[in-house]
Amino acid sequence: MPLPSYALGVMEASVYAPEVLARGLPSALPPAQPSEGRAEPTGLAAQAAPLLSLQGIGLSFGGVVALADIDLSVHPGEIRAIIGPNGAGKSSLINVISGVYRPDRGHVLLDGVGYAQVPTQRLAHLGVARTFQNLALFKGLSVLDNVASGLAYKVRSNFAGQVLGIGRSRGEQRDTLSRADQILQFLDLSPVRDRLVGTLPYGLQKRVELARALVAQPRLLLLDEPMAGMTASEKGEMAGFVRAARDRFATTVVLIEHDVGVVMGLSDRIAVLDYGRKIADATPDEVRNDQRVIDAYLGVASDNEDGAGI
Ligand SMILES: Nc1ncnc2c1ncn2[C@@H]1O[C@H](COP(=O)(O)OP(=O)(O)OP(=O)(O)O)[C@@H](O)[C@H]1O
Repeated sequence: MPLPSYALGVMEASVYAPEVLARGLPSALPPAQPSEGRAEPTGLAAQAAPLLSLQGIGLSFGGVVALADIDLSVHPGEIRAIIGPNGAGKSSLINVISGVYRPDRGHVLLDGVGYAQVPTQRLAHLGVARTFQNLALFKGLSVLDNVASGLAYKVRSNFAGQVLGIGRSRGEQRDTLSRADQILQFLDLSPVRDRLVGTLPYGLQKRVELARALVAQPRLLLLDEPMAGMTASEKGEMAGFVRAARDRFATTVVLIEHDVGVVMGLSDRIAVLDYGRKIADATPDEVRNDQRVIDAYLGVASDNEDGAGI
């Protein structure tokens, strides 16, 4: 199947750090890390200015306060989880960070530059990519086309050039396919490259969504429940891929996830929400022993998919 017109093009070079451009995409999948061997952020990363800053974020729906006075700083290369019981405000927060919701109060800053509600295209140019809680893939298209569509917002060629396949567009098309193929290899998806996404098992579809978000080598990757609905071994694999992506591309990752056990093994730091407020923001070990967190989760351990609790 030819690549659809929306998927043609190349990425805007300005989005990428020079070292990533120089390094290019990997040619082979690095070994997935065990989910427990957490890599602490380096002293340098921990001291660097945050890539993402939330300052005093507030958001209400009618009379319902979804988020209240949330501050958050996520440093370059960090894997940051946001957890909390049902209705705590996790989805609202990721929607604020990804520009879907405009907060009633407060500021969102990426590299010190503020933004509020932004269209997806602008978000991509800022270097932010996300996955969705409920898969948002083109089920009737191949894995390759779905992943290539992750570059759709980076196109340089105009529509006519894409349709006619002329001039720079052809080069762009080759470049798009090449980048998509490399990310497929990185995530061990090459064997299903030409399969229609709708025919794949759910766990693999989640991985295709990760590939589509990663193909643009975002500075900030937002993952909305990346392991939801997966088996325990699929979750472990996914955690390994997320960490490998961070290690290879220096991508900063913010994820929300219900499986607290997986989150503890994967994250450098964890922010805990409860009733729209941040009640903890610390390392996994500190969070595990935080009385407020334990209290917030008491009686809701069964909400975690593996029932693991904290
Ligand atoms: N679009 C909306 N309209 C009205 N209320 C909303 C909307 N979205 C979220 N809320 C409310 O805001 C609060 C926070 O919801 P949110 O979905 O952000 O929590 P969550 O932690 O992601 O929950 P879950 O784990 O169940 O997905 C809840 O009380 C919810 O009912």
